[in-house]
Amino acid sequence: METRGLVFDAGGKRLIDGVELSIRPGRLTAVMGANGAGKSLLLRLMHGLITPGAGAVQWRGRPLDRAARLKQAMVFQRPVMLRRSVLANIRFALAVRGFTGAERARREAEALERAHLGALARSPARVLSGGEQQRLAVVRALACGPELLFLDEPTASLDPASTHAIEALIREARTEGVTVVVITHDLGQARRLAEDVAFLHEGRLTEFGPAARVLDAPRSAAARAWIDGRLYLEHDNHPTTSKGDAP
Ligand SMILES: Nc1ncnc2c1ncn2[C@@H]1O[C@H](COP(=O)(O)OP(=O)(O)OP(=O)(O)O)[C@@H](O)[C@H]1O
Repeated sequence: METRGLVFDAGGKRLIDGVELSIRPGRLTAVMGANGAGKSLLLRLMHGLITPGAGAVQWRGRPLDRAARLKQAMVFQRPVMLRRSVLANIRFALAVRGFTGAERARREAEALERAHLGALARSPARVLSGGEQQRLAVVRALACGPELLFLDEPTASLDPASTHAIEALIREARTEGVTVVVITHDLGQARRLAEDVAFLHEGRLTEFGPAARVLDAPRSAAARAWIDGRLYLEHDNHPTTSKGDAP
């Protein structure tokens, strides 16, 4: 996935400013940056949900047409569920991509098993918990066999166990050769999952490279400041009592 000189303006502001990014096939890339940096917009541009004012998106050296988009999938922070059963949600996604008969049934069964949702297959998707809905959203996306999977803060509102389950599904996808691009604010998650990290600041790509290098030795001042702030926050959430601290 390549973006060349990507620009997106809205409300009289330049929100994405000349982003040049090469997502390497088969890799897992985390997109990071402060609130409002433009991460969601960039993902939407890369998936063709919105049209850039200038620049282009290419996948495997070709423009992003409908056929290319059908080989991609996107999962949003708040899963989009049809008002139908768990199984019907998976079935619909498969039908849109032309899967029928025994092949569709095989993929449905596999998706339900992967998400540990077999017992809830006939339940309305909208009554599932947040964690269950997100598992469903991820396996529904994977059932279609995408080459490229976009995830926009997939674990932002989930507890540790649900986060772990989603990360396991993402890792599985990665092992199967799916190229993954995930927005996350969670440094721990980026360290656990990402091979590459792209850092956005005010609509500009200020940093892109191997995760360990970007997270441990960021070159841009913006990434350094953000990561330092995050570390401080993480430390704050797990305070250690030092000698002499009065209760
Ligand atoms: N259609 C639009 N019109 C005007 N402004 C927009 C539009 N879409 C997004 N924005 C603005 O663009 C900026 C980037 O938004 P975006 O959602 O991409 O940020 P983000 O990095 O994903 O933030 P967060 O971490 O909070 O989700 C924000 O300031 C947002 O208010």
